[in-house]
Amino acid sequence: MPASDDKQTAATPEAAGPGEPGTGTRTPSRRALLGWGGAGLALGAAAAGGTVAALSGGDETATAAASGSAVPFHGAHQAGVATAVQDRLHFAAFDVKTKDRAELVQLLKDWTRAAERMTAGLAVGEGAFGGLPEAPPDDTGEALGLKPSRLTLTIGFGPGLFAKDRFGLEDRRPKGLAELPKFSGDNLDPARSGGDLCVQACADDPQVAVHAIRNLARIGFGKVAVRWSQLGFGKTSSTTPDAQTPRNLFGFKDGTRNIAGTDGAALTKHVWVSENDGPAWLAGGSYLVARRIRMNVETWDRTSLQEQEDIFGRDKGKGAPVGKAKERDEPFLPAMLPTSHVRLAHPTSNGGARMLRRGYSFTDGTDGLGRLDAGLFFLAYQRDVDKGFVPVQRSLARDDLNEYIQHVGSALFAIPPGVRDTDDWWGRALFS
Ligand SMILES: C=CC1=C(C)c2cc3[nH]c(cc4nc(cc5[nH]c(cc1n2)c(C)c5CCC(=O)O)C(CCC(=O)O)=C4C)c(C)c3C=C
Ligand SMILES: [Fe+2]
Repeated sequence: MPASDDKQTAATPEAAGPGEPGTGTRTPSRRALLGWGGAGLALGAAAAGGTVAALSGGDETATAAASGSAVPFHGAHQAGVATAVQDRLHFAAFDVKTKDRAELVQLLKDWTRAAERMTAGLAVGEGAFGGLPEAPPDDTGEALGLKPSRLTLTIGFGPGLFAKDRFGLEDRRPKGLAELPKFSGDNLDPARSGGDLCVQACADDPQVAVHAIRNLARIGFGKVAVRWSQLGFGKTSSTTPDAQTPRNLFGFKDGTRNIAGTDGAALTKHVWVSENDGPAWLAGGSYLVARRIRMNVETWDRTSLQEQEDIFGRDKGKGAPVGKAKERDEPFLPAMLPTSHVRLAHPTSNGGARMLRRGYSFTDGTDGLGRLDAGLFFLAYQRDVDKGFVPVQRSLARDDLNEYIQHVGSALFAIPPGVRDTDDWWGRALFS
């Protein structure tokens, strides 16, 4: 079907439509963009200036977050960290199969170009139709007609990539990128843990996120293989304090005391790796801890309200800390049980440790025993894992919540800085 057959015009009043830089009045569909005289032209316009670029830098937040709009791909930091959390997640960890460094570098370049297009709401390569009938189309097609949906694609590099005799990266391995220590209560499944690369796809439309991971996996065929993946819904953290705090599957407001995407000072102090931290290639990046945490919702649902509130140290309705009236009131830790989650996780109990939490709920069917296989896919970004996740998770060994949860998957990735422009690519500073 020719592109001109597409009836989708998507004229909406939302900001940051990539097809009409400068106007900010339309959010065109992918096919409409292709039909308006070339996807490359549209992407070039978005990269060169106009409404999308006006939000660039990877620091854009809720203020820029109109559902359906595009989040700029280029910037000092990768989008998908400080970005206002989108509704849906598709996260994939990959094993690198190729032994050829040049082939891996070419893949990262190809992924970058594809990510630029998909985050701008465009189809991959030459699109999903209209090309050579003898060849499979470049794009799988299921996102045609959908809005960019604030898709962000964030890449990470796992410890295995830096192994000796692999890609010549052993001297470039950040000292913080080691295997995480074993924590009390861990019941980790190797098939749900680790990975050489990861891509976090977040979008307000699940099909857009799934399309993005599927197309990256397709481009990587023969060079990388998906090791494990995770779908998420119902964000469990917010990076936008003025928005309503979301609830987790235990019914509690989650993310109240998170680092806000607008809090530049806290991001600099706790999230972004600085030039002095080293290595140089990671400056402007971060570290991501991913944990699949099973939540025994059936047991929780038989627990009294008082016990539930004692466990978190917060009220279930408003989310207020024990003894306080409002959600955002400062917690008074001595009023909470010493084994309550919030008391143990609070920076005061952990030498000031803070991280930017960006997790999602998941339900993956049932476990064969009639219980939901549900939980929290915990994602936390930090500048230094040994001053962020590690001390907090050690402190949580005494957490009363542990009776109801179990960590079953784990991974750690170094998150490189942002892709600066259309000549740059994911991992350039690492591999150059
Ligand atoms: C190691 C880090 C953390 C893990 C793992 C973790 C698991 C986990 N958390 C909840 C629910 C809530 N957590 C809340 C606060 C909170 N949690 C962590 C860290 C981990 N949580 C921190 C750093 C904080 C903030 C502490 C503070 O500064 O006060 C809350 C309260 C609301 C909030 O502030 O976000 C809830 C609710 C679950 C269900 C869970 C594992 C499944
Ligand atoms: Fe928590």
